[in-house]
Amino acid sequence: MTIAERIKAIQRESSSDAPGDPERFRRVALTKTEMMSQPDAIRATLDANSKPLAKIAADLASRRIRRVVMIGCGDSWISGYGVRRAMERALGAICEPYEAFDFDCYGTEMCDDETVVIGLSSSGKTEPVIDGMKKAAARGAYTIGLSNTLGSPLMEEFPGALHIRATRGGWPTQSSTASMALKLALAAAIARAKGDQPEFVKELEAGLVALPEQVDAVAQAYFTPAQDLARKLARADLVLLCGAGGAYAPAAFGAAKLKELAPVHAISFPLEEYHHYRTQKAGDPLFVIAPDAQSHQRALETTIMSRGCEGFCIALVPEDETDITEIADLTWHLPKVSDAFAPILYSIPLHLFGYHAAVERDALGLGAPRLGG
Ligand SMILES: N[C@@H]1[C@@H](O)[C@H](O)[C@@H](COP(=O)(O)O)O[C@@H]1O
Repeated sequence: MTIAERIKAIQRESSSDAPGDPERFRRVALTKTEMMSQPDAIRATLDANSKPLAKIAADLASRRIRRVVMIGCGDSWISGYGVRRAMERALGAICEPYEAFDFDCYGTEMCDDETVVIGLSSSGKTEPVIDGMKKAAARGAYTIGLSNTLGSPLMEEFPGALHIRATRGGWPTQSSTASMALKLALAAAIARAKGDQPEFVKELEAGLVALPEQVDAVAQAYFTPAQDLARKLARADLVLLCGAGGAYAPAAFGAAKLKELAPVHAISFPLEEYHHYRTQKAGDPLFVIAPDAQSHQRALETTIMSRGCEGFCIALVPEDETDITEIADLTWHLPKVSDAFAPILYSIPLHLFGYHAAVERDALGLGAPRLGG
């Protein structure tokens, strides 16, 4: 295909950013169904994987693990940030989320038989994920594929295969949260087989049992608040989102949903980075995701800065938080959960906001923002 032909093909894509585009709204509607049934997808995924998890845990029980790499593209990459710390705590190994193309091009040389590579792709056929996994396997790494799609290369070509019982007819919601839950279950299964971190393993296992109900409660509680906020911010062309550690994952998922569904510009970044540029301009909405004690003070300072530059700050914090609550323009309080589960739970209201932003912009006849009006 020539470059001119490729540009024409892009412009003919079935889903477009044009106001009211029916194909985009078909996917918006599917996203709504999928985002509201995340508890079922998480439950089904965990229920269906006890055997394959046991097989992988047995394969790895007596193998030294020095490094775990979690690769993927888009949400499938971002999900790694949400579970990194729990994986490190469970396995006592360095764990890094690695964008799959970067890993394939630059990251495989350091792989060896003490490396575990976890590749995630909903479709199961995203090429950089498959290619990176193959290169890592050739260097002796143990490779595990996670996918929604049975029979896909990711499920067939590697020693570990875990089937995510989630759909992705719309844009990714349940495929990401179910896969994060599955990665936590994987960390627990491997640590249990090795006899490592018994207390933390128990915490993860109990947390996974409680998770679907907690996700459901948050989805029900925030459906209308997310709609109200989306109505208020329907004309915003740019949304900023930040969070530290695992909370970077909800920030990045939130940005992805706004870009995919709404469709507006959205930028996510680690919390601290807000302070290293003149990030927020007057009127810019900023989501600050601050579920834990470690990032609380910096999140508070970020909220104060947002006030100072006349931005509009929406804070996502635990239910008993008061300092940020007092200063933020709007606060969403979420149930208290351990650090391992907060990245999943805090993603839910941001999925909802992305969905409602699409609907509310459409009600105003708006599609993507266009330079010059
Ligand atoms: N627009 C989609 C993203 O929403 C998705 O997260 C990514 C990864 O897809 P997969 O998980 O199938 O590899 O691919 C596309 O770019």
